[in-house]
Amino acid sequence: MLDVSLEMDIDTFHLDVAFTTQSGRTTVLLGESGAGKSTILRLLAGLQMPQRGHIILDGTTYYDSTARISIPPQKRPFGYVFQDYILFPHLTVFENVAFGLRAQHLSRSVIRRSVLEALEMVQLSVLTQRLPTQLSGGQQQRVAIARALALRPQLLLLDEPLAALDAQTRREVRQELRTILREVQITTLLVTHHYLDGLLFGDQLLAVDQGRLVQQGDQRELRDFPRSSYIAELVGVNFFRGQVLHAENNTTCLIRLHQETSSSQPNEVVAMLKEGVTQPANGTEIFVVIDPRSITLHQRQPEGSARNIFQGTIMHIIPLGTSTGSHDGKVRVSIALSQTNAPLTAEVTENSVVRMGLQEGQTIFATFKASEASAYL
Ligand SMILES: Nc1ncnc2c1ncn2[C@@H]1O[C@H](COP(=O)(O)OP(=O)(O)OP(=O)(O)O)[C@@H](O)[C@H]1O
Repeated sequence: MLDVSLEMDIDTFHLDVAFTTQSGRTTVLLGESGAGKSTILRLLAGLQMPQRGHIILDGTTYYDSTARISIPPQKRPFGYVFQDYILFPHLTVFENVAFGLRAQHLSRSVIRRSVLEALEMVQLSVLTQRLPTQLSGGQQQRVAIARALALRPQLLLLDEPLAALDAQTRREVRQELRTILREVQITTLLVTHHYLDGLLFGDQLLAVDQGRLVQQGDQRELRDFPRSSYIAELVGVNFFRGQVLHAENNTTCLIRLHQETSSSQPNEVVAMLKEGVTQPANGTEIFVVIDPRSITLHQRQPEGSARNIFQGTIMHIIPLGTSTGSHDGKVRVSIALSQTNAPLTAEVTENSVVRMGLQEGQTIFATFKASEASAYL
């Protein structure tokens, strides 16, 4: 098991995370730029020092501020792959992969075997004598992965390993890396801000936001119960935080949404509690998600029984297209709500956009049923 607790301040950035991961599994750190993902990897690798915390892998302590233990980076059996692969330009593929092994003073035959095995894994054993400049980006990244694997690390730290690759190469290397990670079963932490990579690689996902861990769980937990606007955006649902005003019945409650700006307009939503969520007390902090497909748009204030009516301004209209190229495609309409200044996205048909003559900058009303707004703690 990897058991991590890290606390650190650099300038105005405060990092405070604690988590455990299972041995032999891949855990994905998801978060937007500046959330602190790379810092967590650098602290684990020993390239930066936390102020407090501990790093324990399979019973061995590599760092413990209380016990004053700090194993230097070169003595930690951890492999590290950066997003921009950083190979030694004057060394061949073989020598790049052999570099860390040579520092361990192993015999030539052991080094040769380990290097060829690692290059075999990334399907590069035919290019051993090339220089990095004679390789494509994908091949260079494979060499970087082989270099980390050759050391037979007990922990693999992958910092956006696919980020510098073009879409096609990214798909190829992604597939290879998945196969390798499944085969080698090394405890791995992989940093990404691509949700798809998170889903494909992560047995467990950790959502990092402003130096804190905001959510931890499997794909289903993140999909069904997003707890930050970043994760909600990745999952593709509208997300609000609020406070329970009162319960309407066992399954429905009235919620006051938190406002980003002062507004005299009502900002309440009637939502249904997610299955398994018991009726919370008044004043409880609560999350609400709404599927963009369940939002209806109106040019004028709708009359009738709709409980959730929001007014806003259309910011963007984005056609999603269809595989058939017909005019029944879907369109995403992104709205800045007057009530909360938060964004709300509706997914409607291309036909309805044309019929209502929707345009960016236009005032619009959005409605959704209480049963389409799901609330959870
Ligand atoms: N050496 C440093 N000195 C001062 N601030 C730093 C230093 N290193 C990182 N930071 C700050 O720490 C925060 C987290 O940075 P980090 O690189 O860990 O984020 P990240 O989640 O990996 O982002 P990205 O996806 O853009 O790589 C940022 O606000 C960054 O500016």
